[in-house]
Amino acid sequence: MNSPIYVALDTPDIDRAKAIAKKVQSHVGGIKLGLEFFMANGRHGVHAMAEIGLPIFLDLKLHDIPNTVAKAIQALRPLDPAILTVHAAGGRAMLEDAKAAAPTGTKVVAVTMLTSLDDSDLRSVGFPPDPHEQVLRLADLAKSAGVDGIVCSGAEVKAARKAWKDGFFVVPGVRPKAGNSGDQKRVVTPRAALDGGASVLVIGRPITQADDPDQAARAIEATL
Ligand SMILES: O=c1ccn([C@@H]2O[C@H](COP(=O)(O)O)[C@@H](O)[C@H]2O)c(=O)[nH]1
Repeated sequence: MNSPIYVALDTPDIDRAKAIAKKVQSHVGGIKLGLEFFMANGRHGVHAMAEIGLPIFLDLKLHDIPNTVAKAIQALRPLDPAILTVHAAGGRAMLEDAKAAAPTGTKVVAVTMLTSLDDSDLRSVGFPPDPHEQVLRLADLAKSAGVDGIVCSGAEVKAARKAWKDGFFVVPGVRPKAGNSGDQKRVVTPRAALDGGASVLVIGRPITQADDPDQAARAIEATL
């Protein structure tokens, strides 16, 4: 069975990204490239990473008016990513148009509430301070708009999966050990995220900043 781990290669340095990907490739199911990598290396960089042979998750978290997001996704079509993110808060029309613009094989997943936010952050931007409620509301919108799934934390994935049995659930904010969460606020272990119903676990720094990324990825995989 393929590993559910997508390693987040958050670096502008393409040689470093390639070196880590090659080290961990037998313990991960795919590579996640986000804004830092894409801003530095663009489409050429994505093509270069795809040569390693693992599925590519393009985590660009698109959030704009429907026409702009649809045109941006059309421009990304030649990259044919396995997974692509947009923000659920962009609204129903944006989600519908994003899905329609994506290649057939690309899973379009909607970010609900960033794992770096907690209830006080929600309150500060004017939302009711309940991450659970916020995630489930946006999951419902994403489902009805026809995208493939959502990004949420491991704290919400069980309830979201219950309401959307065949949804595709991406869970970042995953930490194998307590105490090193960095900027992540809604954190669970890889095992707990999978038990809750995650389809994919996004893991970055616990692997990429380890002295031995291969050993770190292997150790996480052994807990799954
Ligand atoms: O809610 C979200 C959505 C995306 N991310 C991304 O996942 C990785 C997590 O990296 P770590 O180093 O394991 O914290 C990163 O690329 C984020 O942009 C997220 O963390 N939360």
